[in-house]
Amino acid sequence: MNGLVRMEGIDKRFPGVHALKSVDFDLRAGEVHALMGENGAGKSTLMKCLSGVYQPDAGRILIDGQAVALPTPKAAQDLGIGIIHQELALMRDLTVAQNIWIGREPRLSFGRIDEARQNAEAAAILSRMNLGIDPRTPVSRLTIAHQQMVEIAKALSYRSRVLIMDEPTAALNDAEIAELFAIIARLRAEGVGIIYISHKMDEIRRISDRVTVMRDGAHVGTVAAAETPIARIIAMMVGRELTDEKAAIPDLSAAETALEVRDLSRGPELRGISFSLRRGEILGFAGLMGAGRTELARAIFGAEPADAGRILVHGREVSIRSPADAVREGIGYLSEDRKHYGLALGMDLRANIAMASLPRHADAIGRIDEQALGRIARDYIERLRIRTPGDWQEVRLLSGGNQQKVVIAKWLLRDCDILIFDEPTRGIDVGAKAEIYRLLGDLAAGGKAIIVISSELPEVLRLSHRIAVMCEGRLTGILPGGASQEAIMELATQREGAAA
Ligand SMILES: Nc1ncnc2c1ncn2[C@@H]1O[C@H](COP(=O)(O)OP(=O)(O)OP(=O)(O)O)[C@@H](O)[C@H]1O
Repeated sequence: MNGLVRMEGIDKRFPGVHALKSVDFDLRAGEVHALMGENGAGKSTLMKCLSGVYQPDAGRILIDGQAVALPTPKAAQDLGIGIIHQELALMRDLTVAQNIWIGREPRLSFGRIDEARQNAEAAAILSRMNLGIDPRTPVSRLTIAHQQMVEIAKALSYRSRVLIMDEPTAALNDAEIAELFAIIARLRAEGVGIIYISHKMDEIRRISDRVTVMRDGAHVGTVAAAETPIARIIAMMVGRELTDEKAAIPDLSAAETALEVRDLSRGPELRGISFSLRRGEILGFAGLMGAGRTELARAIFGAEPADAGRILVHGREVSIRSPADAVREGIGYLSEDRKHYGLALGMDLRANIAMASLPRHADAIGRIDEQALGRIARDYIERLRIRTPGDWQEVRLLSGGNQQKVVIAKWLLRDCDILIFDEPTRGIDVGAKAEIYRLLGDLAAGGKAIIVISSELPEVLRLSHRIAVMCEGRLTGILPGGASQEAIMELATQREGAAA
């Protein structure tokens, strides 16, 4: 393997933030190099320097041993550096081939686009990836996983030798992850160098050759993935040993029932769901992607109300036709799509965090206690380890994971008796995850009733007092908190008619 990319002494400052402190990084041809670190450690910023989005204040970048200038993303692209962002940027109404070649379409004489050639060249790249997608398919008809693969195809169409993937599996299910990993293995065998950013510890072993860890904008170390225990990588990331023990399951037999759902149904997505949730309880929802867990949460929250069934809050039947109804009944929902529902990106952290608790900090004539709000915001910045120069920073300038922590802080502060968290730790680093688990435990101990939907089984097992499992719109069973992964998987795949 030879040196494809070298970054030496890369330094970058933003107002109030020393984001990169003389960072070294190198990538070999034909390797998968994982880049890890807590939210805000500087991973994306380093990759933006490599892909021509940001200009480093100091340091140099070498490709094949030659120092290069990367003044623009185009310059990086021309040198074979491709980046697949977390937020996909495809044009939904165009076809796969049109998206791949957009802006540089092959032309016939008279300037007309040569659709046939465009499709054929796209097909060639897709088959190189062993992907059975017709290049004439509109992107809007593809799954998120396939859209992401089209982004990879697009990067390859620029003859990329370096591919940067920023949390590529965040929105994929297990089968899709396997498909993506197969593509990565093929590209690696062809000599493409891949930089892989992820917070999922289990993936790192499966996929990477080397791991570089960053902390607070500095390079902590680069180690061989196969030989380094996960616990060591975590310790390098967070700068301390993590103790993350499962809390004891409380006896809630005498606790009041906070939420009761009876025979809730909507079309094929939700079919006769019944369960109850007590005060002080954390009920985890497990299931495969598409099992109907988010649909259930949205029905309870009134975002997409059910067609049939009943919902009782503290024993009283309620009618929930909209999120406003749900909030009035004391039900909060932290959606899995936080970017779109959760934040005022142009406002500062203080406003974002405090917004939810504003009414409680107003006096009789509506005056807000600004100082109290500042204290609350700073308290949550500290507790959730939100990386920011201060509570005055605009939320859009925070790293992705830190933005998510802000949404979580906001919901933690809301005055709801019943809280539904949908994938609460997606994109969140291990240290903050442990902190969020602890906070959810504290909320439950304080009498809140909590539902947690998570695709990560270890997370469901770590958090839940009981575990509800869904499959194809039905609730296939409720297990005690200590259940085995096998028992959960059995219920998660128990299709109708196949039950014993
Ligand atoms: N344009 C900007 N202006 C001000 N600060 C910025 C800007 N871009 C990044 N930062 C800050 O630089 C630091 C590093 O952010 P970066 O996005 O690189 O982190 P990250 O390691 O990718 O985190 P995550 O895992 O959350 O994606 C953070 O403190 C972030 O708030």
